[in-house]
Amino acid sequence: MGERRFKESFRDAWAGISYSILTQRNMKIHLAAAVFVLLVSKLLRLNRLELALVVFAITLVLVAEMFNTAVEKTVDLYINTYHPGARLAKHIAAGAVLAAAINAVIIGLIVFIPHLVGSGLSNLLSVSGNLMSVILRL
Ligand SMILES: Nc1ncnc2c1ncn2[C@@H]1O[C@H](COP(=O)(O)OP(=O)(O)OP(=O)(O)O)[C@@H](O)[C@H]1O
Repeated sequence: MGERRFKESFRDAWAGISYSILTQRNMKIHLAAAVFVLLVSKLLRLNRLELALVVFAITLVLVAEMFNTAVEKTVDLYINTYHPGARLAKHIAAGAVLAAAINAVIIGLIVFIPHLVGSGLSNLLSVSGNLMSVILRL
């Protein structure tokens, strides 16, 4: 019984993630950006701590976007006419996504700038070249 409930919970949670990815345009954009950032992270050979920070920042954005979708769905369930409270709830949820995205940009700058400056412009160009060939091979 306990195991069945765990499996059902997992399946439901996975359904929520799939729904968000399949129906939310912003979620698709975040995921595409995440794949790009992870490819760059691999090419720049980030250390484990740097990679952990990048993965954490990416996850935070995706989680915020899913909560934003959940808030939108919940609000729409209860009200389909204009209400300042509904507007505010959606704006705060969208604000959470923005805050997570700003956090991701700050972490990105802290982690990537030393690698890019340290390795120089020529390396940056070679990273871009490598990235293009990885993308073309996909
Ligand atoms: N019931 C409502 N009352 C007042 N304003 C609303 C209401 N529903 C939506 N809005 C306004 O319209 C905006 C867009 O709401 P909507 O539910 O369409 O989100 P969305 O466009 O899907 O947002 P996102 O781009 O984050 O997915 C809200 O941010 C809010 O300003």
